[in-house]
Amino acid sequence: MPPCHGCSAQVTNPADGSILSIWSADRTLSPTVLIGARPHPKKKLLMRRDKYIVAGRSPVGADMTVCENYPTHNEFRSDTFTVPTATMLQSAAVCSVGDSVYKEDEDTLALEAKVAQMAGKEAALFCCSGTMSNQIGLRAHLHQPPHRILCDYRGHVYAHEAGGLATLSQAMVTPVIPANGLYLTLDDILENYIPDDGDIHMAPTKVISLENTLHGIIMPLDNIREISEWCRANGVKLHLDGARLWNASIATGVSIREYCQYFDSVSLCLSKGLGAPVGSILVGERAFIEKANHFKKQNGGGIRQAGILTRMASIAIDENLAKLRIGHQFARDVAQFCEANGIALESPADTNFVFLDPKKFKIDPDVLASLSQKYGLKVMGYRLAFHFQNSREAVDRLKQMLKEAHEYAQKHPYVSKGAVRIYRADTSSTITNTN
Ligand SMILES: Cc1ncc(COP(=O)(O)O)c(C=O)c1O
Ligand SMILES: C[C@H](O)[C@H](N)C(=O)O
Repeated sequence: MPPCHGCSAQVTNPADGSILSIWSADRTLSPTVLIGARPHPKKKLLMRRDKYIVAGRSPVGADMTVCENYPTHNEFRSDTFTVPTATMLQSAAVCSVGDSVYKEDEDTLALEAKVAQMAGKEAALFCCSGTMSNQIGLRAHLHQPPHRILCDYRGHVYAHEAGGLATLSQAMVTPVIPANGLYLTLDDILENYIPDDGDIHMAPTKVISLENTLHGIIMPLDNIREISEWCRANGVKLHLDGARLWNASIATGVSIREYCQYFDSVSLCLSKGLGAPVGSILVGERAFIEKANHFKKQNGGGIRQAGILTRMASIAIDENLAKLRIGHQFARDVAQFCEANGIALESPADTNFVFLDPKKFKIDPDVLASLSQKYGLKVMGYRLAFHFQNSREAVDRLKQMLKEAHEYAQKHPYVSKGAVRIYRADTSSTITNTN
């Protein structure tokens, strides 16, 4: 265990409300709080229970909440790996416990009302994942096949939701490569849209699904507005996978409400950069949300005492929305470092991602994975994700690692032998939580 800095802090012990003065147990953290722990009569340190939840402020100033056995300061695989803060976990002791299938859970109803209001929509539905909120949302817009959904070829709804569009929606998909290499435009859509004109050879386009941000790229508001106006004039539904719309809003200053006004439905994730342990919210008109709730129940999403999760999610919005800037700053810093050192990027670092260009970086992903281990970092493929639980020290180590990887790649250029996958989930198992 690295030397302790001897920093201390005062926190409330959720077990009994007592004020604890505690010492750091890890050089990356100053205070630690053990949920459900009790002070040891003779030692300064708290009695360790079977489960650690460590919360505190790292020396670098970023708020961090780290499970002792699951550090996130060095976590760059995805913002889905963020862990709940102490205040979120403490809220579990005071949350509502109604059955949310019967709409009797106060914290769930409160979260849904809060996000519906933020989005300027009639209703909202708490879902246990972003995949569920996207898939039931898209299904609720559709009636009977033959029908088709148009989206970006990188879109999560198409590329990473286990083929849900084919099974739940029985939909054809038109995956479109944007001509500008960044985001879909109306021109891209017009070139690929299939009208419902009675031609029995075709499956007509009934829904267009956008994603903002996509690969961390922000879609400009005027581009969204132009697509929305066309959809409404042509009877096509418009859905937004807004898993990271929070990031776009924080980066641009455009409100969630202003973004959402252009869409018939929006899925907003709570479990990514915001740090909630579980959940997404689907927003839209009331009748649409009621239908989506039917598909939620059909697919096993009718969870009962959801208050434990929704209270945490509400705290995540209140406490962590502004902290998305920390991830954006880290990403910008690393992107600038890459550009200054000749490390090619695949796309602009508009928000919290840095996408290395696998074709130009020419680094063997297995070498990248082993270098990540050497530097005590959690990296998965060519995508680097940043969030408020990262530490400045780990980001600096990441830059050193990238510099070494680049020097290696220049001596030993790697050419991919197949489809390049930006996520290398297979390497995550080789990642150890060294420090
Ligand atoms: C853009 C995007 N949409 C949707 C999802 C799905 O969210 P979940 O992992 O909660 O199913 C993800 C991944 O987490 C995502 O990155
Ligand atoms: C791709 C994966 O499903 C997750 N959405 C992520 O961004 O890490």
